[in-house]
Amino acid sequence: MSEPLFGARPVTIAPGAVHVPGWLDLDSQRDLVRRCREWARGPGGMRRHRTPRGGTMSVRMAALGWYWRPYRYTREVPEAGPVAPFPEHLGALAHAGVRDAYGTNPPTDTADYDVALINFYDAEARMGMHQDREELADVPVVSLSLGDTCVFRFGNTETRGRPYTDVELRSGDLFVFGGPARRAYHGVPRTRPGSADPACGLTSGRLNITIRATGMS
Ligand SMILES: O=C(O)CCC(=O)C(=O)O
Ligand SMILES: [Fe+2]
Repeated sequence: MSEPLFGARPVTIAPGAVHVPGWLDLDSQRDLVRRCREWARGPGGMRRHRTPRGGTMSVRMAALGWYWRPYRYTREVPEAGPVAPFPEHLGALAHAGVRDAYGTNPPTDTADYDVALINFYDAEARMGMHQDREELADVPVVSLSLGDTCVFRFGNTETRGRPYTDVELRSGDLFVFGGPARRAYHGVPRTRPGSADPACGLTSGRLNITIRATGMS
């Protein structure tokens, strides 16, 4: 795949949380959309998970490397067998994302990254405020956006409520949260249906690729 746009300007949203608009060029976006379509056909497909309280998530998810569902990781996809492997190039992309967001050599290794979630949002889908906290490792989370723009709400480590900052994530944007922001609550209160440039390869909905290090073996 082609190189990310290393010239894109990082914007610090909170200490440790950095937004890099336009990080991926259109070729890279199209390439990732194509890969997401393949991953979506993997073991178990794209699933809407049930939550322990009896709800169903509106986002459809697939996983690579480790299977995630509320709220734990396993190596098996229920009723579908072993989870698909974590692609090396997503680890390299995450590593490059951390470097470009923080402007330093990442404190972490490419090899730390071992799980990616592929999230698909249709026009109605959203994601409630939550922490990414099933991981044992304190490695920054790297998030890539494709397709429709969304409102990404980035909050604090104490509560689901204010203070938070709403950021528009567009196709090709990178968002990294680590260090003091690693356990901050965040969510997607809405997407903006029809906002994507069809040249990104996705004509409807939003894809998010979230790359993390579980710290598990
Ligand atoms: O879709 C997004 O941008 C956020 C996804 C997310 O927070 C997650 O998968 O844990
Ligand atoms: Fe999250």
